[in-house]
Amino acid sequence: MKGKNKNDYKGKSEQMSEYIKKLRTCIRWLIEREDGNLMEQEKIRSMLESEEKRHADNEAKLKGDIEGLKAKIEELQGQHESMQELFRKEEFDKNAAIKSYEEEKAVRIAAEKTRDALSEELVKAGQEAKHLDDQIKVHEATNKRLQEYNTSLQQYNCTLQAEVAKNSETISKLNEEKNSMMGTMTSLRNNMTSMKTQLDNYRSLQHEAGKQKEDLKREVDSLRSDLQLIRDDRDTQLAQVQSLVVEIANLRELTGKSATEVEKTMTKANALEETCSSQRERIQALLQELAIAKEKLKLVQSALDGYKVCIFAYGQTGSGKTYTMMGMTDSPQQKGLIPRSLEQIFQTSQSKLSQGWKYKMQASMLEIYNETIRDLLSSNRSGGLDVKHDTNGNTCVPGLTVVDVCSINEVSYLLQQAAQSRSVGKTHMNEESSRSHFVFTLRISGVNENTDQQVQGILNLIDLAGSERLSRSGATGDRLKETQAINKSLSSLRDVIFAIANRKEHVPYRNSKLTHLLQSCLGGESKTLMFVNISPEASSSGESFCSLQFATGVNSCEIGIARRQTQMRSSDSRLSYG
Ligand SMILES: Nc1ncnc2c1ncn2[C@@H]1O[C@H](COP(=O)(O)OP(=O)(O)OP(=O)(O)O)[C@@H](O)[C@H]1O
Repeated sequence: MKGKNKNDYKGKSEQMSEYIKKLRTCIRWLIEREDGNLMEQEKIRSMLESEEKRHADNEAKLKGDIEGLKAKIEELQGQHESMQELFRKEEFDKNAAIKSYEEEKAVRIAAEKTRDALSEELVKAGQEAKHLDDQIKVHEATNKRLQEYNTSLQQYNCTLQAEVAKNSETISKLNEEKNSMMGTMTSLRNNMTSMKTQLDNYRSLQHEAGKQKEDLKREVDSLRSDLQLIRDDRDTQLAQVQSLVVEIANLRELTGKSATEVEKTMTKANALEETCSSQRERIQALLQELAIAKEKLKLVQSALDGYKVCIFAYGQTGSGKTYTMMGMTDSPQQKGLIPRSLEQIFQTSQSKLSQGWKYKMQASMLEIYNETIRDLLSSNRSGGLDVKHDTNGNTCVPGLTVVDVCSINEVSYLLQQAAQSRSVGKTHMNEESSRSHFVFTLRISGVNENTDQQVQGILNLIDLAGSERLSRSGATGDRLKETQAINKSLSSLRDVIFAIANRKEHVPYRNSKLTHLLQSCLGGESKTLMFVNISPEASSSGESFCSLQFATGVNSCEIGIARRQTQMRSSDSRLSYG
């Protein structure tokens, strides 16, 4: 307790009274509180008693309930066991049911899938059906419109047909007029083209003919001047002879002259006479040469007129047969007979266009080597070819390459090709000796558009292999075999020509491939010309003599009268080849 100071009792007493008052209040509250608690305790005790009583009642009741429950549990246990038995059964049934359910489920799932697919298809089919329905509707609409359009078109068509009927008459009239005008135009065009071609041909021919004429003129002039010189010479000599004859007569009259002088003069006169006669012979020979030169010009040309023409060069090896027939390919001045003949044939065929003649030419080239016919225009030259003759006397070599030719350039190219393929070899007599007979054939088919006349000519130009004596040729091995084959075929040619000349019943054409091939050209209906080449060397005089003997025999031969292969063109026939 606190006071204002240590001796403040009064304050301390007041504080103490205050505390006592408060304690008394607390004690009263505590007494009151204890009374309440006692009452509460009493109340709880009575409640407890009543509760105990209720509890005992409940316990008794529960005991009864427990007994009842025990009985019930037993009953339930019995039920439980039977239920368990039932449950097991049910479990078994359930498992079986589950299994069948699983199976059914799988089936159902599959069925559902099928159903789903079918449903999808159904949906699609439905959509398609719908689409088709739409299309059908569209088509129906289109069809309807088309039907309407068709009806209108039919109407329009009727109108048009009526108009067409009207117009067709007009058109046919116009067509007729047009056709006649086209015909006129075509013929005018053709005329113009052919006239232009003719003009060009005429120009070139005129130019060529001018040149040829100049050449021939020069040749004829030189021959004439030679002739004149020889004639003048002859006249002078004759005058001399005559004056000598007069002189001799005078001398004979004058006996004062000696006999020796007369003899001298006579010898002089005889020599002059001999010179005269040899010059006469020379004149004759020159005249013959001129005639032959003119004849040669015609011969080749005959093929265009439908004759079978055969020209060949015969002579010992190295004497110039190939040079005569082919010439030097690299020198235009030294062209051979074959290129020159063909140039002339093409030129003449062009010039005959104006007379209505149209020609078709086909060339073939072959060689006969060791009695085997080889195609010189084919790359495949293995195996020999055969000769065939038909009933009309036409010759053909099946399988031989035949080329249509229209110009000299085309033929020159083929000749070069053939020359490269030809069999050549080196002999003692010639560096590049032809070891085969070369046969160039030109088939000429002509038709005259104006007269319908048709001609078929053949020109055979042949470079024979060289004749030679085995002893001179120095041939051995393959060369020897070649030489024997060449000599055999040349002797067959001689036999055939002499058999024809002597009108023998049998002509041995089949003794060699050469004569068999040339059968129709060596026979009576063809024109045949032979060149004989001889070597100027004195050492070759023996061969030259044989060649000239053969030439003399051939020259005296008359194999027959040449016949022209001509006929009228039938309306539907085409050209045939000889
Ligand atoms: N008149 C000529 N002028 C110039 N050269 C010529 C003449 N004649 C022939 N020759 C030449 O002589 C050679 C032999 O001629 P070519 O080959 O024509 O004889 P060939 O008779 O055909 O011989 P083979 O029968 O052996 O084939 C060649 O080189 C040829 O150019």
